[in-house]
Amino acid sequence: MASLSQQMSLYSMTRMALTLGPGLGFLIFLHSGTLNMRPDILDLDNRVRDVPIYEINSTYDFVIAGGGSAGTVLANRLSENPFWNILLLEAGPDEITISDMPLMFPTLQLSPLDWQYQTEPGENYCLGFKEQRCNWPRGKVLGGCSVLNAMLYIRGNKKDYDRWEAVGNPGWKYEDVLPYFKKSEDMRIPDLMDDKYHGTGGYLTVENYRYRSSIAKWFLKATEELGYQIRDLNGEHQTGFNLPQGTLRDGLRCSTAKAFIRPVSKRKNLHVSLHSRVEQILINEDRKQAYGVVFNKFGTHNTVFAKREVILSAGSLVSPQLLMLAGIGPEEHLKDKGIKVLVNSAGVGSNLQDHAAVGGATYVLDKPREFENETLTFQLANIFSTETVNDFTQKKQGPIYWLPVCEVIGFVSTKYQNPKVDWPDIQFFLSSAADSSDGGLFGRRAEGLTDELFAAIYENLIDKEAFNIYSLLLRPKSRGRIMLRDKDPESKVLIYPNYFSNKDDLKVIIEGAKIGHQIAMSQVMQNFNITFNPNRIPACKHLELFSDEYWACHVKQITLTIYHPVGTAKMGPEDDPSAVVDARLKVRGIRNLRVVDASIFPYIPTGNTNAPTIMVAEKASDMIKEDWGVLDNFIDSSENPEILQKASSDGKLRTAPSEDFNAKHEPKLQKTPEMHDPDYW
Ligand SMILES: Cc1cc2nc3c(=O)[nH]c(=O)nc-3n(C[C@H](O)[C@H](O)[C@H](O)COP(=O)(O)OP(=O)(O)OC[C@H]3O[C@@H](n4cnc5c(N)ncnc54)[C@H](O)[C@@H]3O)c2cc1C
Repeated sequence: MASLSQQMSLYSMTRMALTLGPGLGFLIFLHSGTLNMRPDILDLDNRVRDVPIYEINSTYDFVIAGGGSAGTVLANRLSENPFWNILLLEAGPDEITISDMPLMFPTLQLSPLDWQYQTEPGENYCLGFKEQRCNWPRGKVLGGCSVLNAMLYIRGNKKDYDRWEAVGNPGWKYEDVLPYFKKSEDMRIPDLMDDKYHGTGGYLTVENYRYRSSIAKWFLKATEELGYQIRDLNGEHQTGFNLPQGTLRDGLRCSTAKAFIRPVSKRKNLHVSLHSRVEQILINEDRKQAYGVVFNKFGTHNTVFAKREVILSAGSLVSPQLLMLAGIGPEEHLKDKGIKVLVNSAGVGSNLQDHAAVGGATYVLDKPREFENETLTFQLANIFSTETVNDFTQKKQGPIYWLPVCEVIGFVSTKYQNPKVDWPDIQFFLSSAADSSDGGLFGRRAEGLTDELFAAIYENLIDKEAFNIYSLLLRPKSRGRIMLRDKDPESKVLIYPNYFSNKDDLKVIIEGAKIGHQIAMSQVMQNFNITFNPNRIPACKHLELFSDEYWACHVKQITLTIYHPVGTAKMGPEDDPSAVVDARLKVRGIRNLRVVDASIFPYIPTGNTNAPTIMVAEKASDMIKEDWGVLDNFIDSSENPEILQKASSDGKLRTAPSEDFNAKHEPKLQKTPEMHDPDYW
């Protein structure tokens, strides 16, 4: 006879299988409706053209590996110079229509647009997940994680960047990076358009989410009841709460592919090659100089040369992997994998930091009559409807523009952080959904929660209104590491996040969970007769509910990544042996090679990481122009045929137009080389 928990789990799986049919049906209906009725989403005139192999030149000025949040910005900014030609190599395809829709954000995980990484098991995290591994989604698509992310636009704290500079990175203090945040930005929230902390007219549009539940206003009232202020969290002060700002355009996702590549997709000096996975960085071992890459497109291995630089923008997991495969990394580890060491760079792959959160802090509503007709929480069965599809496709409104997972966002200081300093140590997502809200179809699957645990704590809440409070640790002291599995570039790296290996991290996040609980149980929220999920996590059942020990057990069981791995090729001064790149993002020990993406962060910022990554790429673009002596405001060559004409007689912009210009700006290694002879380079 099966135990009760086994029976529950079997029931839960059967129910999920039965719900999947209507769920998939809805997605197909939504997709086909969008194809027919929303040409603005298809945007066929501006989509990037995937350059076929036979049109790819053998040499470019810059070859960028990875077209994610950072790579797309670089491709845009570097190709502003009509005298340079740029190749952007992206392993994934272009964006799809579904990815434009905020509500669909969880459905992209474990899809073909996701690399589908998993962490190695550990003692302190993800214990309630399948094989005790946390799922780590990463975008495999033009725009990278900016296509999979929750679109939250948060820059971090002033002190984060002041600290970056203080540890030996000149030019990275807040005052220096603020102009680059503003440069990208096209702030469209009316009250903030003239604000000194915001920019308008940039490529990246920022808006509030177009649809929200009415619970958002109650959440805000609850935080005010606790004494927090409602304010712009990207402005003068960070502590407080607000409705989230999102990288959104007309209510839809504004990925970096949409923002930075589509407007310049016609530039002749920018080639974008999709489905192109970089496998190897080519390095002249004597000169210690990068000169190209090998990439795989549809099974063919292609070599392409970089006259000036190879730039790695493949994200925090693959940029360090490519470095290690090229012999740049910790000596012992490389030798162990049979890789010849070119530069013993101890920091490659280490210093891994991420934002971990308390998952599964679920509260159930017992809605009084007066709220009967209000949508307070997300419930898949109510939302996945014909009306929703029609609203979206015909009226450009409705729940498809919704991000239930973060109705309200906020930053607070626990007792471990001096609140006067305004450098919060906990972030909150106040969500109008719980894992039960979608019947386990998307959230549970994306997280990797075991069927047994899901059945035990959620199955009897499926038809109930419930919400989650996510408290996440902003500045972890724990450090993780990524390592090579083997020498094969197609192998995924091994990820050791080491969440909570430093006990202080656990203490802070426990305080965060307690503050989250206070918000949920505030007087204001009692309008809805809120109770904490009455079902207990089996592994924590023996502990006194809401004690420190309980929360510690809870967060170790349901540990959520907030998807912000950074720091695995950190920027730092010469006397720091763990610094992989210098403050100009040049790889130490190898010429003509930079890393420009979230790997270079020395410390994780106090907030989400997309905007900081875009800022890094904006700043890097200027540094690259400066280093090659061409920091000008170039005119977009696609709109200026005269410049194109002047720049190159064959229209390909391979060479600079005048001898003067050549003499001043061309790299040392230009002639007509036997390019396949590595000695030349
Ligand atoms: C599910 C999810 C939700 C998130 N939510 C938010 C949020 O709401 N707000 C926020 O600020 N941040 C969020 N983030 C984090 C943020 O999006 C990332 O920190 C940021 O996008 C990282 O940018 P990147 O350029 O370093 O890497 P990526 O954007 O990952 O770009 C790397 C690119 O390189 C490509 N690539 C990898 N290997 C190769 C190779 N060998 N050859 C060629 N190309 C390769 C990848 O396909 C990818 O396109 C989220 C992330 C995820 C995954």
